Amino acid sequence: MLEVAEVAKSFGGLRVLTDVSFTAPAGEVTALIGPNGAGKSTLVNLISGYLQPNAGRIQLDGEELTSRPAAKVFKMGVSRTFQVTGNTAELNVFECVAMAAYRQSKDFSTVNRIAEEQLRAFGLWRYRTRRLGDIPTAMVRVVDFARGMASNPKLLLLDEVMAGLTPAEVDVVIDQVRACRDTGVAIVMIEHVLQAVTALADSVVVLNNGQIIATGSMQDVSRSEEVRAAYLGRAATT
Ligand SMILES: Nc1ncnc2c1ncn2[C@@H]1O[C@H](COP(=O)(O)OP(=O)(O)OP(=O)(O)O)[C@@H](O)[C@H]1O
Repeated sequence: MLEVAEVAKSFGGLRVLTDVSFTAPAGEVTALIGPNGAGKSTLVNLISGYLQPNAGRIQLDGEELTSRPAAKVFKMGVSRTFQVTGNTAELNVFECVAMAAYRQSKDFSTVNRIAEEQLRAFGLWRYRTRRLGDIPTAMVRVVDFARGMASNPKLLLLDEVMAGLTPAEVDVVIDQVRACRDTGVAIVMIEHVLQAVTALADSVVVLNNGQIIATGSMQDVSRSEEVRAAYLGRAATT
């Protein structure tokens, strides 16, 4: 279980997060939602060690993640999806997942075994020789999951993985997120696509102006006037 307690972050004089506390249990999806600039990415960067908080604590299964460097946080079981584009577009699907597995083991046959297991689990085995640059975006997102899971994480952080997908593709990726969750991993997901949040979130944390304004089920938070005014009303009309 991830525990975030009273976390604050400022950039110079700009206060981006204030007194943020929530938990994300193993085997559940916790969605982080809120308007642009609310502080969601900053929070994920703090959890994954890419930024350090000014105050507060972050723990995973009782172990302190606070202020540890990203490489150490990764070793402690925190994995995040990557935008698999740019340089990696030339790699094939197998190489991409094997690269992530290599962070779990340096033994060649173990790396190949882990990569094969993940590719089969995600229905990607027959695409293993395809270049990432040549497969549809939805498939690239599934490769992202296979990569994220190849390091056998306790916590998987997903940053807007549904962005730019068609509703049918969103359904495919929703199934993959469920498959990850069902392995017992804790998932924290920043997501603007409400179709995905509604389908997946066991609990929702709503951020606005760097503060949590509501937590609960999607049904609970959608009833909050403050949430509707800050985010959902606007999201529903755009
Ligand atoms: N490195 C930084 N230096 C200064 N300000 C920053 C930095 N990173 C983020 N901010 C500011 O912090 C605030 C929160 O940004 P953040 O990206 O965390 O929001 P967000 O909720 O993820 O937004 P979005 O949905 O648009 O991704 C914004 O005002 C942003 O300009």
